[in-house]
This record gives sequence, C-alpha cells and structure tokens, in this order.
Amino acid sequence: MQSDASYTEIQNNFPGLPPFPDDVPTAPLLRLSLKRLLAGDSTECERLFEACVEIGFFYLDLQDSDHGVSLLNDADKLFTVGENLFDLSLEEKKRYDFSTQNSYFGYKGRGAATVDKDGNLDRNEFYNTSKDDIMGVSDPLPAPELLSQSRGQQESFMRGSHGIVSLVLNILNDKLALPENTLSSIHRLQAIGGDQIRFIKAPPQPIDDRRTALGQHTDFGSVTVLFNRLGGLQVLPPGADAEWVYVRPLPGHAIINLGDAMVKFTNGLLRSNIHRVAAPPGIQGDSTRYSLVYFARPEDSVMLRRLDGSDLIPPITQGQVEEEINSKDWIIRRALGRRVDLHKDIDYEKSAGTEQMSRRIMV
Ligand SMILES: O=C(O)CCC(=O)C(=O)O
Ligand SMILES: [Fe+2]
Repeated sequence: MQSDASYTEIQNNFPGLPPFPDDVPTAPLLRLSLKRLLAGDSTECERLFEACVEIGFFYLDLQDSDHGVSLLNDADKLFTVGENLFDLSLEEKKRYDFSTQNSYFGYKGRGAATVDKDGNLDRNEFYNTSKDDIMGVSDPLPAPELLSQSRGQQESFMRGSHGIVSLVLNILNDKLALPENTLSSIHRLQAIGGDQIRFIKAPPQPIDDRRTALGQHTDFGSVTVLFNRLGGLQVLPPGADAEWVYVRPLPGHAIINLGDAMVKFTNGLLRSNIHRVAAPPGIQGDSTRYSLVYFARPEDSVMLRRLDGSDLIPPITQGQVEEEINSKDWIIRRALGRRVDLHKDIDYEKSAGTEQMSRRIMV
C-alpha cells in the first residue's frame, strides 16, 4: 500500500469492532482511488492493470468520489439487512435453499459444503440474491419478508457495484487493446446473468478449534466487489513457496478481485487469486464476522474462452484445449459441486476453477 499524501488517509480500524492485529502477515495490495480511475488518470489505470496481472486483488478507495460514498452508504445499510436476515430461524431460512432446483441463489446453511479434499465442512452461512430478480429482468424468487422490503436498497447497491465493475472492465478492455466495449457488452446490467449479492455470516469459532470458514477457491465470475470489516480473508500469493497472508480490511474501501472468467478470457494473462476465509485473527476471533459481496459474472450464454481481437492476449498454444462451457453452467458447477446434500461423493477437482493457473507454478 502506498502512502502518497495525495490519497485519503488510511483509517486503520472500524469503529465499534476489535482492532485487526498488527503482528500478522498481510498482503501488500495496491490501494487505488476511485476518483482517479473515474477521471481516467493514466497512472492509476496502469496501476489497476498491474494489480490485475500480478495478483488480481486490490483495494479501491471509495471515499473520494460521490459514487463511492453512496456505495459505502448502501453497503452499510445492507450489513444491517444481513444481520437481521441471519437472525431469522433456521427453519425459515432453509425454505429459501434452492440448491435442489439447480440454483445457487438463496440460502446456504452452515456446514453445507466441503472446504477441502478431506471433506471438512464450511463454517459460515450465506444468502445470495439475484441481480436479475432485483432489476426485474427475471421473475422474483421467493424471499423472506425482510429481504423483499430491502429490494430498493439492494437495487441501489447492485447499480453502484455494477458501475464499479463496468469501470474496471472498461479499463482492462483499454489496456488489453480489445475492440471497444468487448467486455462491457457481455456484462450488461439488464441482460440475463448470474450476478448476485452475497450476505455472509460466520459466528466466532471455539478458541481451541479455529479453522477455515470458507475453503480456498478462486471466484467463479469476472469481477468481485467485497466489503470486509473483520479480518479473516486470506490470499495465497503466486509461487511454489507462497504462504497464506491476511487481507487487512480498510474502512472506506472495497476489496476488488478478478474471477475465473477473466483468466479464461485472457488465457491466463490476468489473474484470479486463490483466497479463503479463516477465523478472524487475534481478539477479532471472538466476534461474529459479517461480510457483503457483489459478484459480477459474464451473461449466462457467454462462452468462457479466449477473447479474439487483442494481440496482447496470449494465443492458445498447440495441445492446449479450451473447455466448451458457458458462464451459466460454469457457475452452477462451481457453486453447487461441493454441496454435501447434493452429491453422494464429492469430486473436489471436478468443481475446481482456475486455481492451478492462479498458483503460476510450472508443472
Ligand atoms: O467473506 C469474505 O471476506 C470473502 C468471501 C468469499 O471469498 C466468497 O464468498 O467468494
Ligand atoms: Fe471468494
């Protein structure tokens, strides 16, 4: 993180929450300014590209522009919605688990998916709401009353997050010298796709048994906009000897990362970093961890393969085979492939994404 005086001051901790410890290793992610990116600042755009090639994760300072501040306000409101949502009874929440209908929207209970090849179970619950539903592109899914009441807030958060995603995609489009609007034309707000909000809750874990709450993975789609308050998110930097490091949550910032689709579109030039969620470090481990995510994905029918039209995207090499799969099927396979209630035997590798490419280890 740079300490350039012209960027906003970094506030280290979130009011009302225990502080993130200073003695754990953290990822040195670049910190970019939304204001500068919106203004087309060429140095800032270059830094964004660099972050997307090197690690596929960066902080985005939202405090320095109206768009950013309004997104921060929407995120605050949805943190409260998330808390109330998870306070509903388990019986009520389970009514909105649509996984048996081959849908990844709705509720996932705690321990419903494996986090590793040994079959250990996850330690968080989450609820996904669909962009298409909220934007009126598809029929509304059944939802608890309190979520139905927050449709307006969800729509505002989705529009704000989608705006950030479009900005990131347009900068990458330009840096990759792709024909104009190549990326934005396959991520339209009003088209059918798998974009979603995810509300997440992980309760404090027993002090003598703190483990991974969400298993290591790459995100399935294109661009993720993540709001963290307590630590716990960890990334595995590239290279054979790399070790897991925490991503320190920064007030006023979103954490932006790329997913599998961007790796496939660019034949590995851009990076989708492996990450996981561990118990929050230090005294934060005694608190309940909530987080909020917007996942942007290519429209359902988009084939996940190398894009044509850029000389900067490495060509498909002889012997390299690109899987024929569209965005919808990819997300379903990845999102539901490790659910214990759906599969008798989980084939961990079959539901994998671009993790191997992400490690950047030659085999
Ligand atoms: O809760 C977090 O910080 C990250 C969650 C995450 O990686 C995911 O849901 O894909
Ligand atoms: Fe993720």
